[in-house]
Amino acid sequence: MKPIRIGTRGSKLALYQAHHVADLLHKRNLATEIVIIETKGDQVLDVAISKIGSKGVFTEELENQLAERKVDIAVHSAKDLPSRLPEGFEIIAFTEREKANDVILSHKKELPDLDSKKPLLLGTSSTRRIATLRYYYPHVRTTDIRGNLQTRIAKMENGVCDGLLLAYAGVHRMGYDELIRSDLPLDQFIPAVGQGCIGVEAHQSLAPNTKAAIYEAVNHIATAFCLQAERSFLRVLEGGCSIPAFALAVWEGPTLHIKGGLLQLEGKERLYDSFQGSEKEAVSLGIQLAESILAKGGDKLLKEIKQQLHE
Ligand SMILES: NCc1[nH]cc(CCC(=O)O)c1CC(=O)O
Repeated sequence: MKPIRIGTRGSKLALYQAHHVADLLHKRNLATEIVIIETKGDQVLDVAISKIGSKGVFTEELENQLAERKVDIAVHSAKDLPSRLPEGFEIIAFTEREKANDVILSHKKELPDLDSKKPLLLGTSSTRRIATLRYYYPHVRTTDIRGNLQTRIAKMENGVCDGLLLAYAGVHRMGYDELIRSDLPLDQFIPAVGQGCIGVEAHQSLAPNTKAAIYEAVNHIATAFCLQAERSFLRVLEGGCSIPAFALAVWEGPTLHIKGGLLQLEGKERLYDSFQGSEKEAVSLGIQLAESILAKGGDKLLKEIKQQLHE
């Protein structure tokens, strides 16, 4: 077989993820070649993602290359993959999920606890994280911060904020564990759908035997059950990655648990529910969760959020 051409963005995190998938392929004696592709999300660094229109900013250009057969697969943070892929594309594998929680990062040794009520300014541009903070810790102020992890850390060190709110997975993959000041609890800061997991996307034109070989080498079945449930939740809400929706599924064979919900942008309201069933019901569990959230008032809330974000 010819080397599998892996399309990826050029950021350090994206390259780490592409190499991670390449390593899994190498373990099965599959050769790879990494192809760097620039996306709209990489070019527009000074505007909040929620304002450039979230859908596919990081994925569109990679998909063009997949469709033109310039690359065989594209590797993404599963979190950045829209819940509905364009016609002809599919996710053929999910890697084993890293710890899914959010963390607070700071260059300062002593940082006030979120519970302490002491003034604190955190950098984040995630609507979910901002709304979660407003809901549980309204005294904490936030400032919009963009760019890759290295850029954000430099901004923080220059005094833009006291700390950064980020996904553990990205921080760990980039080797910044020593800056972690706290692990945020998974019951309050329920992560974004897919957080901590890497997805492998392909176009339908990829040869079935290549696809099967990649699936065998890369797919982590327990994570894939969880992602099916979470992504079906998000599909019903029809939210891009800028919607403050959250969901986390955990598979404790034979039971699949999913919890999740939706926040009002200013944290005035938090809708939440949880369901469990077998992994065969993964998709329907996600749908049940979404329908419950919509019925609890999420329907109206979602319209309001989409209007405010111009989604
Ligand atoms: N939205 C950007 C993004 N996409 C994936 C990660 C980190 C890795 C992951 O969550 O899988 C991040 C940064 C962050 O949210 O802190």
